[in-house]
Amino acid sequence: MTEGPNDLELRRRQFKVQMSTVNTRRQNAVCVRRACKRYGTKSNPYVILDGLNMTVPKGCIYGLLGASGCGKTTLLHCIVGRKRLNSGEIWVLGGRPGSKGSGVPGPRVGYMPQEVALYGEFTIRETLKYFGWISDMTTAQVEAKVEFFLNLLMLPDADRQVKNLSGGQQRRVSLAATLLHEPELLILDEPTAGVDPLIRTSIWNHLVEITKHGRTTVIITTHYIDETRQAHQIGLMRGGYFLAEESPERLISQFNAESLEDVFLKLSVIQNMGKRRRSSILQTVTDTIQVPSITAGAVNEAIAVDDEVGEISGEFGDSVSMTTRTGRVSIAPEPTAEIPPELPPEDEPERSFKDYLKVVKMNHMRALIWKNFLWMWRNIPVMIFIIGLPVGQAILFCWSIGHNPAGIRVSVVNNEIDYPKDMCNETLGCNSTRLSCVYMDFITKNYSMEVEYYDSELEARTTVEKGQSWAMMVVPHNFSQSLKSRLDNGRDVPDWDLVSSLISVYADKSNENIATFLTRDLLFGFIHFFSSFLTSCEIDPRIAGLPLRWEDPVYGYEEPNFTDFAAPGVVLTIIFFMAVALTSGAMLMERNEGILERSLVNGINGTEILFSHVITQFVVMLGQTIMVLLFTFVIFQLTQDGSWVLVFTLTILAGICGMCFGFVVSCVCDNERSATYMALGSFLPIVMLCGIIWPIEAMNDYLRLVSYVLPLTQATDSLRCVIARNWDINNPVVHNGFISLLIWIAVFLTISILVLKFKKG
Ligand SMILES: Nc1ncnc2c1ncn2[C@@H]1O[C@H](COP(=O)(O)OP(=O)(O)OP(=O)(O)O)[C@@H](O)[C@H]1O
Repeated sequence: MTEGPNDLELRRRQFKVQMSTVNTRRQNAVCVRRACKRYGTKSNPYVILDGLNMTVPKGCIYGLLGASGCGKTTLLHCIVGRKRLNSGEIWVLGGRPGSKGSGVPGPRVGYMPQEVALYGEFTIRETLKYFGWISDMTTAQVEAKVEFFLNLLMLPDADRQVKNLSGGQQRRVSLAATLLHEPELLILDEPTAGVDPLIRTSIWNHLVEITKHGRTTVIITTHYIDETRQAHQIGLMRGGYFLAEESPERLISQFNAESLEDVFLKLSVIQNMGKRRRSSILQTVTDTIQVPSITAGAVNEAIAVDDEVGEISGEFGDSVSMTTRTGRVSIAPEPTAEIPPELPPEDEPERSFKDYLKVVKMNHMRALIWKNFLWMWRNIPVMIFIIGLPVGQAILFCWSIGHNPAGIRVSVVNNEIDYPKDMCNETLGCNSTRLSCVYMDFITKNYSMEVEYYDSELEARTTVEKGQSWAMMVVPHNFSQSLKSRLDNGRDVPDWDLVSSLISVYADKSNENIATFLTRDLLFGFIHFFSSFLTSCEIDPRIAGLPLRWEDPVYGYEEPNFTDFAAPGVVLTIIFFMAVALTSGAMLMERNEGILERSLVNGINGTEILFSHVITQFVVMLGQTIMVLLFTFVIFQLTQDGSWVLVFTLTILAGICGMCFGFVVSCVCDNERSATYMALGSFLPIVMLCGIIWPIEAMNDYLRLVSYVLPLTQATDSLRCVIARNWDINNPVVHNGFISLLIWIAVFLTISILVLKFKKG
């Protein structure tokens, strides 16, 4: 069924429209026009605010009512500038939230979020001090008010820690923190939830008192509808807009209701009258329950009616529309009057160059840094763990990585002896007849191998096959004699002696590292054994030596070890990732507990938060770096032949780089779980690709190009060159490490700031 133009005309006359002028928007404390907000995706939107209009005059208490989940908190978030509308306008205290010079966010607004959003480790006094400081109060001003709020909100001793208070007490501390600096606009999201009736009354009395002179405006949400009788105006929200926006007394009288709950119920019933004919709705509205919008303008356009054919929706503000199956039809009086005149640009105060430099305010920085250090002080076990953890990791590294394996078992079948009747005991001498026993003795004593004798090859091989031994060695019958024949006969040595002087080795090479050590030790073991044998025969051992002489190394030591190779990368990785974890953890904790949001509404900006974390975590990182370097290079004495200043500076820079990456993680991720995935997900690629455990020279060519630009590649190389070669900062390899870290710090900071700026929500 469609509606004729006469019906529309009639409705236009019946509905009174509040025109929004520039003045109304600027003069009211809060003015919301045609606000639309949806969550979800474009294809599957979840509409929360659906063209909502709201007018909060200055100096009033405005009760924002509505069922749970109707969008009250979302609306408040948009008002304080923490969420953006998809369309529509919001004016708060004469400006748009977030615009320069609007004062919102800032100390002109006091916001009490729904969650407690306080630091549990702080006392009530410290909590008030922090929120007072960030709202430009002095310590004396805060102190002067502490007692007042303790009495007003019936709070216990000011030196009690917040975490030891009951849920209701914590909410009251949160309220005190909001009221403390006497902002012009108070936005309180369920301040009376879980609070007993006596204190509720006290809170309401205080709100009435502070609004009496018209300087303070309060927007309050509550689930106790009837407590808003003391409000000057209430907005009943449902389905994304207001069903009514009026003073409680008028609503009660005009709906002839017992209570505000009754009014809400009746309005909801009207909104839900889907089965009723629209022609009878106006009748109902005007006759049965005498809705005053038509008679006295109380409910105004706050009517929304569904029927089989369509829906009429009306609300406060500029437009009233009716949606039929054929579309949404405007029933506002004048089509031109629906569109508010374009607003002139906001009166922006002139900003000097100096103002642009003032990205941080000193009182904010003082409060934030004090708060961060206080948190650390109150969490000493956590801090010990945070500093102790990297030290533990460094110790584990020094103990476990890079050392020569000991006790590599080798099964030997020695045909020079009649095992087991005859044991392999022989002393080194030119006339030894069982030189193989001397050799075995040599590798056991000097190379920490464990030699086990067997009388059959089958038995010995089985031990290798079963993984009980890493190799089987078979010594021929007359090994010693043939070996001597090689010496004595030189180029005329018979073929037989060449074959009989060979020890066969059947190794398990499934483990590359063990196989390499086995090969190296058997080889060097033999060279050393044989030169000792030659010496005992008074023959110059150089005759049988390799024609290579290893002079003093230019850099490094005669026997380099893997620990020295890996240490620079491991130290940087430990410091880098500890900083990532610490920073992202701290930022996410603040954000998810609502504290960050609260501070931001109070006027703290992202740069200040970033800087305050940089400063406090720098101190932690300093402790971590000193301890890790101390344990690695002083206590465990890994090679450190370079400048301590360079080593320290580079490690600290890696930590700052990790901190900035932590900022990116906390900006990009919404919760700890995704942050953990992101941090862990980046850990292994960095360890694998930055040349920490294997030289990048061995890498795939394309991958090597990627590796070069990663944050720790150049830094690791640089640190390695400082530590092992004592190169100074003038060397390109060394300063490239510093430059690369500085570039990454800038990149991560820029990403953080851009994500903070453009992330929707
Ligand atoms: N970030 C978000 N993403 C998706 N949906 C959200 C998000 N935030 C809120 N919502 C949804 O929007 C709806 C309105 O939430 P909101 O918190 O504004 O309601 P509310 O009226 O304040 O409820 P309550 O009185 O219970 O606090 C809820 O259904 C909620 O699940």
